[in-house]
Formats: sequence, structure tokens, C-alpha cells
Amino acid sequence: MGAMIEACGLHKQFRTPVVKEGRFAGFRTLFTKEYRLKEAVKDINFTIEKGDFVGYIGPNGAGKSTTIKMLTGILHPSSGEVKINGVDPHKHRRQVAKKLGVVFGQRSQLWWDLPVKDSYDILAHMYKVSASEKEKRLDELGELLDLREFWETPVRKLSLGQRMRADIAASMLHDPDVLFLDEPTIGLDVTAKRSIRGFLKTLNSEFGKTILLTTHDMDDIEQLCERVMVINHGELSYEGTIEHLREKIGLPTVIRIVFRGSYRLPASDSSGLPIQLNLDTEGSYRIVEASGSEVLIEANRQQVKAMDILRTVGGWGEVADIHMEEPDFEEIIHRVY
Ligand SMILES: Nc1ncnc2c1ncn2[C@@H]1O[C@H](COP(=O)(O)OP(=O)(O)OP(=O)(O)O)[C@@H](O)[C@H]1O
Repeated sequence: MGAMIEACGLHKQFRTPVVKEGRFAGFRTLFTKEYRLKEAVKDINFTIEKGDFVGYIGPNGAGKSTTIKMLTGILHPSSGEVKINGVDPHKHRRQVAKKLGVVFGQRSQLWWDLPVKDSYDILAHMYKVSASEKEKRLDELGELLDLREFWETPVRKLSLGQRMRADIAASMLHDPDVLFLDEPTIGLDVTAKRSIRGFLKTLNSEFGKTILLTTHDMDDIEQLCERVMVINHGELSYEGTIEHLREKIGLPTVIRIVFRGSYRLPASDSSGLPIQLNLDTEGSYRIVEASGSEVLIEANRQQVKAMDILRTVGGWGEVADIHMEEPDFEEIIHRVY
């Protein structure tokens, strides 16, 4: 294992001319000396190891694309450094491009009017992939991504799901070590999303690709990424596992208990649910709802151990079934933004 992607003290400022108001505004703007500085990325630091699958999330305009552009060498940082497998992507763009695959969900890198396979021929030529290598890889990718069914179809006639599969295959043609994926499931239906996610998982776990995924789809993140980085106003506001993020935000876990036969809640004579109750240990929980044989409890898992809850509810009656629901990830993310 080693660092595959490194960002160190990364900054990016955009200088945009201040637009003048009033008569001849456009003309005066041309000669203006006034600029407004927009700090899109402010002191970002992270390391992504070989074989990691990391989510990069944040609200619109947070600085995700700007970061990705610096990582791929398209944009030069105002200050700070980027290394892809130890190499600066801006200084050695060609060398680094061979290591990188990039997919923009909103924009295809394929030739719109050409059959899918022709785009691959052009890309293979651009990336200096030999004919035999290309055939071998397309055999593999064709099978994994089910490309054969639309091999001869012009790109503009593909469904969005097919187009996305074709684009991912295109980004893999030169067998890069690192993949940058920007909204690879955007606009897809549930089935197409599932197939793309399945494929990305395979790329990571079986082919060892290092993947950085930008998305607004929280299911993508939850199902694919071990780690997330949250960017907000150009700064990383969180970096770590999804579990830890859950704990940090401290949204309650919902515990659903089904009793066999009668049970007795600690404050069952009071009708004013929810009730805040304290456990013997320092944690607390709330009874949110009790109807029929079912009782819903909310507890913060950071403070309350599952065993304490079990012991407590066991004292109320005979427990037939117990089910814990972790807080919804989407909700957690909203709290971080
Ligand atoms: N070329 C540019 N010139 C001036 N400002 C820019 C430029 N590119 C981006 N910005 C500004 O920098 C900020 C970050 O933009 P960026 O595109 O990185 O956000 P993002 O997180 O990718 O957003 P989204 O989720 O909407 O794609 C925004 O305020 C944007 O307006």
C-alpha cells in the first residue's frame, strides 16, 4: 500500500473582473483593474491510498469540480501540491494522464455520431493502446458492462444507462490505476444505477483500482465508499468513515421492539409520549411510540450500548423481536452541510 493521490495545502483562487454598472458598463469592464477573488478551494489536505474507494461530497459550488480539475492536471493550484502516484499532474500531464481515467456523468467523452466501437478505436489511438491490448480489454469490459448489445449503435442513440456504461469502459481502455468519477449514476433508473455500482465495486475490489467518486446520490456513497470527504465552502469539513460520521452527528438509532404478550412501559400511565428516560448507565433513550405489541425507541448509539437497551426493555415484558435502524445517511449529510 502507498499513497496514490495526495493533496497538500491545496488552494485555488479565481480572479473574475468586477462588472461595472451603468452606461458603457460592458466597455468599462473590459478595461477594469478591479477583480474579485473567489477562493474556491482553501487549504485542502488529504491522502488516498492505493485501492481506496473514497467519496467526495458537498453542496453545489463547494469546490468539488475545482479539486478534481487540479487532481487531473487541468487546473493549476494557486498554491499547494498534488501528487498522483508521486507525480505532479500539472507538470507531467501526459505521464499522469496514462494513470488516470475520468468519467463525467453529465458529459460524454465519446463521439456522438459514431458507433460506440469507433470511439474506442480513436481513444486507443490517443492513449497509444496497442491493437492487441485494446481487443483484450474490450473483451473484458464488453462482458463486464454488457457492451455488445450496442456495439454498433451511434452514441447519440444509446439510453443514458448504456451511454454511462460505454463512457466508463472508455475511461478504462488504457487500464489506468486511478478513476475519477463525477456523478456516474446521475439521471439513471434504479436498475441502471445498480448495474453501474456493481461494476464500480468490481473495478475496485477485483481490479484494485483507486477510485474517487463525486456524487449527490447518497446511496452511491453508502453502498460504495469506505471513506468520505466532505467539502463545504472550499474546506474539508469531514474526512473519515461513514460510521464515524454517523456517530459524530449523533442522529438517533431507531429501535423497534415487538413484545410477546403484555408488557409494561416505565411510564405507561402517562399518555404524553415521547418520554425521555435515563438508563442506569449515563445514556438516555426516548420512547417515541407504543402501539399494539410494538414499541419504538430512539437512542443515541454513541451514548447507549445495545446491551443496556436490551436489558432495560427485557424488564418491561417478553421481547419477541428487536430491530435497529441506523439513521438515514441522507439526513446525516444534511447536518454536515
Ligand atoms: N473558472 C472559474 N472562474 C470563476 N469562478 C469559478 C470558476 N470555476 C469555479 N468557480 C467558482 O468556484 C466555486 C466552486 O466551484 P466548483 O465547480 O468547484 O463547485 P462544485 O462543488 O463542483 O459544485 P457542483 O456540485 O455544483 O458541481 C463556485 O463558487 C464557482 O462559482
